[in-house]
Amino acid sequence: MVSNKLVAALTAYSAVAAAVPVASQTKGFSLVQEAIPKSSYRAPAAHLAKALTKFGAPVPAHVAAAAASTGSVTTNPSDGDEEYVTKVTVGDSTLNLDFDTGSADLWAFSADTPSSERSGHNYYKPSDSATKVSGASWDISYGDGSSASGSVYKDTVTVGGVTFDAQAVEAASSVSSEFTQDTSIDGLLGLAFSSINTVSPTPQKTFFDNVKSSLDKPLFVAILKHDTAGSYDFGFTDDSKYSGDIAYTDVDSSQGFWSFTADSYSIDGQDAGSSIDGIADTGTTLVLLDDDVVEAYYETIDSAQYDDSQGGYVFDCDADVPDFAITVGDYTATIPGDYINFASAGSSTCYGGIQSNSGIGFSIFGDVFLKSQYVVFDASGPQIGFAAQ
Ligand SMILES: CNCc1ccc(Oc2cccnc2)o1
Repeated sequence: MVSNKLVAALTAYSAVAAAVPVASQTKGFSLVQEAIPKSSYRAPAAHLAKALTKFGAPVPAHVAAAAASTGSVTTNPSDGDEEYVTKVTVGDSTLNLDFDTGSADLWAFSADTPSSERSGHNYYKPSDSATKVSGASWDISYGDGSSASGSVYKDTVTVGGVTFDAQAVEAASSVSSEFTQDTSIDGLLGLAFSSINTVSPTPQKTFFDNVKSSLDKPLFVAILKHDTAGSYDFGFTDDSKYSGDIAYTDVDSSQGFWSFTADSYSIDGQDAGSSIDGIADTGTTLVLLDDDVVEAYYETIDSAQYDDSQGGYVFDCDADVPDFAITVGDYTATIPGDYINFASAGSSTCYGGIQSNSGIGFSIFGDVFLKSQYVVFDASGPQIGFAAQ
């Protein structure tokens, strides 16, 4: 049943985005119009769908489809929060991809991957409407030494209900042993800036770059969790998924990363008084910091030591592991000590979730940090926002 209020609302939504002043005794009036910035533009049907929903009327499927400019997809941690696995439809295949804000290639195991290297994996099969990108190739290496390479197709990709029908899909012809052995994932979906896409001779756009102008807002949110399902949300922020306010800070995308400056950091609540430049990287498991910060952190744990055989700092599993926090503006983003007691390293020894960045010149805020926060990756700016989950 359509109520009078609904009619009024529909009328209001159909008006141009400017108030029409009430006619007065004067001989005329002028109308000050303000262009709607493209980034805040919403599909007209979105306003209709919102009005119908607001007044309890059903939203016809064709209106809902035209209005759909947001999406949400579940992401699940692999054992021990090693990586986060998200289902994506790529061509005719449903693949488990690792969404990676630290790289910009969407690639997958494919029919071109030698069967000996792809056992235990789902793989990409180009759809009937797929086209091969003539003369294009890709070759990528990651911080953990893993790598992959191959050829390129354009195909339809759907993430959480958001579809792009000409997405560059990088089909692997070769993958390193780390990927062959990691049967939790069938490839990666890059969410860094397209400037670091590895396709040659013509770099390709990421999925987010391709869809961002059609989203209600040009942003996506990573809601990663410890040992339970989280989500990647596209085009909207959801205040039921975080507490307090979102603290935003500028992103320097000049190196292709979501790079930001944390104003300060604290160990066990003791402010160290210096800033940290780092990247938000959902594809990296741990938090990788400058050596002086790492040493200061593990000095607070009596049993902590650097173990060459483990390639990092370890400590007694029953140790009291302190929190590590960074500040962004007046917001303090805290990694609980429990998250830094990351994994067993044999007998009663455990491996730290904070390790050295090996002197690469910037820090990497990987999943150990990100899973403690609600993180908004906003292309307008660009900027990054943090809130407590
Ligand atoms: C676990 N190694 C295979 C693997 C899974 C995801 C990735 O990719 C990475 C690795 C490190 C940093 N960023 C992305 O490699």
